[in-house]
Amino acid sequence: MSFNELPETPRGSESVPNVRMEDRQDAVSVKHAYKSYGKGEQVLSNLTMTVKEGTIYTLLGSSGCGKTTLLSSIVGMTELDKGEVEIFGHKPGTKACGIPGKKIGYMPQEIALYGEFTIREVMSYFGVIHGMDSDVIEDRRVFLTRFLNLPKGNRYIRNLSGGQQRRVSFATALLHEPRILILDEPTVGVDPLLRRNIWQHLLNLAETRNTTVLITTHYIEEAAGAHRIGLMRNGRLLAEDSPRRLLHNYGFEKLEDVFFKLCQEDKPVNDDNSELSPSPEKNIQHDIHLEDAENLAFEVSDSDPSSNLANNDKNVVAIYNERNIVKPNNINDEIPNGTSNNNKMINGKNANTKRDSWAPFQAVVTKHEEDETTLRCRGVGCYNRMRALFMKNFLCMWRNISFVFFVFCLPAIQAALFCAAIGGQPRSLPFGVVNYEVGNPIGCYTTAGCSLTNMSCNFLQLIPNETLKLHYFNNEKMAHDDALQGKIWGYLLIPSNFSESVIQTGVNKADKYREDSFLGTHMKLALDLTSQQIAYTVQHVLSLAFQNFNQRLSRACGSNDTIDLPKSLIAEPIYGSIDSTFREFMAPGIILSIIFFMSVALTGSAFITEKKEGMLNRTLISGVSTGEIITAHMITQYIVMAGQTLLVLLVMIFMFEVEIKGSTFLAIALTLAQGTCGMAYGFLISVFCTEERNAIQMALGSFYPNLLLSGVVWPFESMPVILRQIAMFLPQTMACEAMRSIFSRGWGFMHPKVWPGFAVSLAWSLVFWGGVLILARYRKK
Ligand SMILES: Nc1ncnc2c1ncn2[C@@H]1O[C@H](COP(=O)(O)OP(=O)(O)OP(=O)(O)O)[C@@H](O)[C@H]1O
Repeated sequence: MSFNELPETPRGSESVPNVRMEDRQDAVSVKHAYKSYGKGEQVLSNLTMTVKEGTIYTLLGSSGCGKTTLLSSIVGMTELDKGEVEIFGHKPGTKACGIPGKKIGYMPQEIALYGEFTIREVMSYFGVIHGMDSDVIEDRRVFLTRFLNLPKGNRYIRNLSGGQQRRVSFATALLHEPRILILDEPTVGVDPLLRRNIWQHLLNLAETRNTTVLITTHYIEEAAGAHRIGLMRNGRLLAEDSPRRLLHNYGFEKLEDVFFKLCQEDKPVNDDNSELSPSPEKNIQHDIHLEDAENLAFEVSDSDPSSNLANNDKNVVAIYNERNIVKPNNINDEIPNGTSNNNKMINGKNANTKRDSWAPFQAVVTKHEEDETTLRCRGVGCYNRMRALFMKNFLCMWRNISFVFFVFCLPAIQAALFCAAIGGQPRSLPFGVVNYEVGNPIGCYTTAGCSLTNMSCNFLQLIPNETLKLHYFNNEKMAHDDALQGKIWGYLLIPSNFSESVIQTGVNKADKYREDSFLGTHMKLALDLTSQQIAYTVQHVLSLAFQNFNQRLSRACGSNDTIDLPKSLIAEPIYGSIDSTFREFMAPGIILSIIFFMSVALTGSAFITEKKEGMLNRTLISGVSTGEIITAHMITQYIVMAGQTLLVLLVMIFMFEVEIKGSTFLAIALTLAQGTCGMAYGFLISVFCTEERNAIQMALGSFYPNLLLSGVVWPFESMPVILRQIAMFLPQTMACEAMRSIFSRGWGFMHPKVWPGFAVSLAWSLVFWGGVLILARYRKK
């Protein structure tokens, strides 16, 4: 049996007494609303509508006609280009309105529930936001579970069927018994029996609790259950009236035919010249009676054994009755004019019986009436909302504990990989030696003491073979050929007069720094310079070996004067050590980069997912402020970041022997400052992008320029001057230099190379936040 086929017999004593519409307060009032997205066509066009308190208003229209946009502007999530919206006489978002907040129950089109939560946890989350006590939340959950035939409370949302998820979403909107319910297609995917049940329940709420319901649907037949219908097309209202009057005015038996006719004529109700219906103001003046809707709404009697709805309703009533709680005296305050004292009968039962059943939630309702503003974080309300947000963040992490573990460890793993792969000393490099002094390398013996012959053997023996694997050649040509074939990285040619030249250079001090003859010994070093790092390593190793050789020789011969070249050649380092590796240069920047981009990724992905799944809007409409959401996220993120930073530092210090010469506390503070900057950038990305893939592209797109230009992997000073001037002001350049100064030079906060790192992090955070505010404002429009 369809909704239109339901009997239209008046209910007699069961019917609601006539209540004039104009006696009711305007719950929702939209006046001359215009809306378009970007440069697209008008989504709302001079739309005017009014929803009276304690009534059900159904917006009926084809897909894409603007229903969701209208609801979104009513709940304050979308800004109109032109026109006004008022709820209970106030603009949404103002203190006086109380919306977003507890007054409203919003069910968006998407499921908008956390998949990793159980039903009980979802209800608890929204219940705590609305300031409900845990036993009241549980009571409500039990009731809604039975009424909406929900699965058990410990079932995870992600494991429910689509229909079950929608019912949980609907139950969530009903949970705190709001004054106004805004439901975007709540009955999609819901079976016909439950659909009727839902409509019956909405009627009960309107009648017994004066709840206002604004509902959108594609199902024309179910709209007949409303007190008033707005027929919408192309962003305009074609007609707005009670179902009965619409049918009567157009002389049809089905609303479908009325809608069809209106679409054919397509003259909007708001057009001044419209002949179809009076102006909206006039429309509102119609004497609409609840009776109209009653007569068209489902009329199921207990005596109709064929009716499933009757059985369903029995269930509902049974649940109501089962509660068996005495109605508090002030409940009548909640009942609309003309209905409060009426002993209205529904399905042969006294309507007050139903009303009584809601009594335990009177406490909740009373709180609603107090409804302090939710726009600022103040008092108990703020405490509750923050508690709910932390509970949600904690649960999200707990449910993904393996992922969280991964997130904690990932920066440390990345840092370890960086240190293991980059910046270390190249090892086991094949390297040639042509020793003309000795000829056959087998005849090369090392000699102890102050021996002044065949000194090349003593020198070669000091070359560390873990770095250079020496290959001996009989002549230069053979070594050169192997180098050409890439078998060796180069070769060292030791002249036949090596020992003499060492003595000579040592005696003749004027000649001692002739580097073109390799430390004055007339050795020749030929290198494959295609790898600068390896070439540098070979030179460095040979230089150190020769230095070592000279020192030993000096000591053995008891003279510092004659053979003392290396001492003055490589002076004591000012900062760093003589065997510093490139890793020490890179480590500080790498730590900052990893924490920065982890922060970007975690923040961006968290908010885009919440936004995409509709949870963010739902939470905001429940009255949680953006500031509270951001604060809760930031605190959670700081905990994660602190763990990540500690692990990274432990890995760097204990596994790779990176030394922090300055204050470890300052290093951690700078890392957190960079993480904060990354968080702000993540927020900006989440506002800018609607899809995760775009966010990933944006994050990756900025990762490499940042890594390359910030002096993380290569000295900033090597860049062209113009690029350097640009790169200087990137978020990580100065921070990287500051971190390096803390690590390797031990400088404090007040050093002119350190504090700018903090200042730039702060400045960029503010820039990103500014971007977030501007973009969020633009997006709302
Ligand atoms: N954020 C947006 N940016 C651009 N266009 C949008 C946006 N949101 C909605 N639209 C467009 O506005 C029009 C109305 O969309 P809306 O979601 O309000 O329709 P609807 O009546 O609720 O449709 P449905 O019944 O299918 O949900 C559509 O053409 C849609 O593509």
